[in-house]
Amino acid sequence: MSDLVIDVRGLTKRFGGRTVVDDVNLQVARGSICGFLGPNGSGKTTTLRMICGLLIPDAGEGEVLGLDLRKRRGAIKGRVGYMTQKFGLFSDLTIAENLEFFARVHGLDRRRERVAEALEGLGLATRSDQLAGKLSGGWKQRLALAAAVLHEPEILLLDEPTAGVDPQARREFWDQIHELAQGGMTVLVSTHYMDEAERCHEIAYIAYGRMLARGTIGEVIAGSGLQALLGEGPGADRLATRIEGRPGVAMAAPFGTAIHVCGPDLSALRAAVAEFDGVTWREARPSLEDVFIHLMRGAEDNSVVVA
Ligand SMILES: Nc1ncnc2c1ncn2[C@@H]1O[C@H](COP(=O)(O)OP(=O)(O)OP(=O)(O)O)[C@@H](O)[C@H]1O
Repeated sequence: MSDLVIDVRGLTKRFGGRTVVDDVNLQVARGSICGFLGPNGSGKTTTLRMICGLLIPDAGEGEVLGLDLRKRRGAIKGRVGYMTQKFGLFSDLTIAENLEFFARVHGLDRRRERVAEALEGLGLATRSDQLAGKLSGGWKQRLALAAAVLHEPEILLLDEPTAGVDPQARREFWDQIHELAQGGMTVLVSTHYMDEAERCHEIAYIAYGRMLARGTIGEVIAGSGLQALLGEGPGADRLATRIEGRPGVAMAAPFGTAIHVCGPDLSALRAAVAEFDGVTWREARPSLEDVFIHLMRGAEDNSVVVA
């Protein structure tokens, strides 16, 4: 088998007259953590559901763990873990009881050992008797992660797993994801958080159903062709509305007391800000957020229904 555990080409899904995933290609190598980013409604969940065999693509083909995406959906499901956005836990069962329940529902062997391993591996052992309903958001996510990996999947699909979770808990959750990946698990994780994108080995950016960028953070930023200037000085953060829309400026946004101005050509950017000489301007690296907003603005809206 090739080292690509996810290799899908031309994936397309339509709901009604609308194409919500449009000709998406995605390749992910074993043990890699791939961040899946894009605005709300851009097709991330739908893509994840096609990859794990829950939805049948209207077009496209591919292999997941070397298995044909269309013909071997049952086999794929058994080897993939999927943590949905609204995972269901039983609030009146303890952590351990929840995991035992999942193990039974999935007909797993070695149930007691698997639950003990999951509790230990994900740092839940000391809390195993706590009721799931009493856990904080971060611990609930960790329990959901434990449930998703109980059957020792080779691929883990996580759909916005840390939405609404505080930074410390998010960091710990990501440490766990890295540990799983170091153990050979391949992770595809959707997120809206830029700091989480930066913890991925590589990222994929989708907007309006189309894959717009793919690669490491450095590759995606370089591939955008964006240049940036950072302006610092009195009132710099109040200049955005005056600078945005000038020739050569794709966007201008305040960052704390500074301003970030981006566009495809550095000399045009310098010309656009030249009159504001009370501000010190220096070349900066565009942020991932700059790049995503730029890509999204350049993409075509697919919310129009084609009859
Ligand atoms: N079963 C369905 N029937 C009809 N439309 C659907 C269905 N599932 C998803 N959609 C629509 O498809 C589009 C893509 O949805 P999807 O959930 O894949 O996006 P997403 O990128 O995961 O969004 P978010 O970041 O908000 O979770 C949305 O407009 C959604 O309303």
